[in-house]
Amino acid sequence: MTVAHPSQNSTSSLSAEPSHALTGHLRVPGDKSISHRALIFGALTVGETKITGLLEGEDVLATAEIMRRLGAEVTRTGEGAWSVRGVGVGALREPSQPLDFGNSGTGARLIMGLVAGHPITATFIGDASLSRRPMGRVITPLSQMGAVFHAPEGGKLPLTLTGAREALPITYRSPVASAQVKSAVLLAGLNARGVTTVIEPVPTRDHTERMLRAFGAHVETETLPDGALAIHLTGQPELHPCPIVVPGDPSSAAFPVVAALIVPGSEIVVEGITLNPHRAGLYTTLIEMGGDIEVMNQREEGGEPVADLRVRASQLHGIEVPPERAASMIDEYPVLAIAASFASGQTIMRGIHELRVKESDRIAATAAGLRLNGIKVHETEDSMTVDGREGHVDGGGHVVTHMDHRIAMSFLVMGLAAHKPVTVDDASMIATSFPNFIPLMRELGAIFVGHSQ
Ligand SMILES: O=C(O)C1=C[C@@H](OP(=O)(O)O)[C@@H](O)[C@H](O)C1
Ligand SMILES: C=C(OP(=O)(O)O)C(=O)O
Repeated sequence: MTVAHPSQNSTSSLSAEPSHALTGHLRVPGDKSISHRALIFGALTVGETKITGLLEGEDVLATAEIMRRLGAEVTRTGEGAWSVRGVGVGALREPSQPLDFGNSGTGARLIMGLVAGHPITATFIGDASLSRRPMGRVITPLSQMGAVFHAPEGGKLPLTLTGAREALPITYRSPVASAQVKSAVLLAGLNARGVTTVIEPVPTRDHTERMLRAFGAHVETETLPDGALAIHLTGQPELHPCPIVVPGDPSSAAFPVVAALIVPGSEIVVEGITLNPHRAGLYTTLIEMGGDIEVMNQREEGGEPVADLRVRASQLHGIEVPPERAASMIDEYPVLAIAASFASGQTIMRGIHELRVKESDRIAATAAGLRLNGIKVHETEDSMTVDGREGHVDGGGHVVTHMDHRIAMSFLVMGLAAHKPVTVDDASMIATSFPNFIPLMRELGAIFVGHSQ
């Protein structure tokens, strides 16, 4: 069964046209990963958590609504300003209706962990894209902790989950490098008596660990002899409200940054993005490719390293991106492929098989879009090689986005610097993560032409 979702009904195609130099200062919306977690962890405290800079995109708004249905009081008090009055660990309410996660893998998997640690039953639904994504990766460890899943479509949504009456603390070595899996197990472990341990083969984004500590939980990390990272969480903590300042999202900033690198004459400043080392891989890569990116005003805000970036148009050159960097830039490969198309020489991206199970199969969707715009690309199960055209990309393609916001934004960025406009079939999904992408880019000088359907 696939559940219809409102955003599926209002697709709109959009073209990006060759644009003059992009200039100006901008702030991108709050980080999506931190925004989801602020709402979820706030709901597990007794008292009021105040959040500023929350991303008001569809994915995070779905999480806000779901936390309300699970018993928290979640209120918007101003632009990006939210208040969460929680119920405390162990006291979530059973929802009366299915929980609709829309397009959001993060929301669905983290809240599965949360529900798995509570003696309540909830049904999880999502849009057509989310209903195709694998949930087995969280079902396996959460079942070991005592949760019971009814997933008629073999580990996909829609599914119904009954949480454990007394969750068991486990030690789980995750077979995939996934912050969502790690976070789901730790969230279930919050209501288990004893220490829950997740062992990651490769370190992934650590917002859950950082934020749980800030809320008062005891979380320790340890590097094991084989180089894997073990995260130990002591269950049943009393979490205290904690003010959260959400920094700018480096995954969203990636789009104006790549646009400024490839549109000749551009110079922009992106302010206040987190450069958490587990998120900054794209920026390291673009600098290695010869991108003129100046990291300015490095500081710490809300427990995260934050900086401003000055970006000037640059002639990039292709490089080989090492597989061990993949986790730190996992959502940025589609837009890296756009940068690579304008570079000289080949860019080789390895160790990226996880891209095949995102909102779309991002290797296939990116490769198809590149070919439609005159770029030679070679894909394997877990790699992609792009032949750069040294600033001369044909464009003119009509790209299928497969309900994937990052594919839509990546190809719109391509169109700003290609010889002919690039059209995406559906720009509506951009609202899931970067609702003001179009107006912000227009302020810098980007030209977009809409075609409503
Ligand atoms: O934990 C998170 O907030 C996220 C983890 C990543 O997913 P995986 O854990 O599946 O790699 C990433 O792709 C997603 O956009 C956000
Ligand atoms: C993969 C992404 O998100 P999610 O897994 O939350 O749907 C993304 O935003 O690129």
